[in-house]
Amino acid sequence: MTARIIDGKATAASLREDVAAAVARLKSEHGITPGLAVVLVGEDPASAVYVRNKGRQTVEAGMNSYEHKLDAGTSQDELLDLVAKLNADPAVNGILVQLPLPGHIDTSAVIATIDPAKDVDGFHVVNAGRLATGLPALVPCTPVGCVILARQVHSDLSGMEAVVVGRSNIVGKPVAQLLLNENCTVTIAHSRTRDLPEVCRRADLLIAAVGRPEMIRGDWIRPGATVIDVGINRIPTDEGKTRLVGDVAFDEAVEVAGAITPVPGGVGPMTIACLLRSTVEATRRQNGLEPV
Ligand SMILES: Nc1nc(=O)c2c([nH]1)NC[C@@H]1CN(c3ccc(C(=O)N[C@@H](CCC(=O)O)C(=O)O)cc3)C=[N+]21
Ligand SMILES: [Mg+2]
Repeated sequence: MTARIIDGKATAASLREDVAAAVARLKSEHGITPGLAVVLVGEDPASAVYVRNKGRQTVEAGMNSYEHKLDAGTSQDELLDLVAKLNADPAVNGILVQLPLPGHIDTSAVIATIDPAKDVDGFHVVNAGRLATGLPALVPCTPVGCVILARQVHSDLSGMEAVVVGRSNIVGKPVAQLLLNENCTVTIAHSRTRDLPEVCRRADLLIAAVGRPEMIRGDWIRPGATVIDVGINRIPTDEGKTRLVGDVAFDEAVEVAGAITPVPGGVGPMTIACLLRSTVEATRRQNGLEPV
């Protein structure tokens, strides 16, 4: 038996259609066009690709996209000034500062400067705290995408044993919060976890968000488990090119799991679709409208 492949690309396309419909309604009923500002500091080629894709898909959904590309030497004060301007700009409903930032910039100071109401990444402590305490929040996009994909396999996650590998503020911790809200029993494992393979084998639902190429092997997976692979790792091939792989050794895992997300075509496209949805949500809230 090989696993069902969860099609993140198709799911994301359908989510983007819903977003486009919601944008069209905002325009026709309220005369509002949401705007998303994306700030990129430096030349990282992978980041540039994501930023381009975000901009294209933002426009395809009927929204305005504002791209700010700053050179790698931009000072922290210059970046904070730009964020303050975007906070004050009524045409900008969502602000995303692409991470990672160059080393001379204090990332948490930048995130703290973003207006929480425009923080479509959900990285501001106000949004993290709101998520953790069960208040309405802008929620990090990759975690939301993970839960949507898991729910394609299990319409109800209640009571499931979920193991999250990775404890970052942008994926591991928020996805654990979301799974808790879905009534999963949640374990957060990480690089210091004793006997990580054994802990992973407990999972009915395994979320791999470690950022290490193909670290999670086939024999770490409970037979029939659902595996959501958040990893986006570019590794060199024998032919001197690069290849995109996840945090899970897919060829092994697909023989053991019940369902698994591929890389590419899994969580990645969902991240952008959820970002567009968050931008609409933020716009509605800023204008005193009910959530869709
Ligand atoms: N403030 C901030 N928010 C982010 O959400 C954020 C960020 N910074 N920094 C970088 C990471 C990475 N990220 C991805 C988005 C889409 C794909 C994606 O669409 N991937 C495609 C293909 C990608 C390819 O071919 O290179 C796929 O997996 O099928 C991947 C990665 C968002 N990030
Ligand atoms: Mg770790």
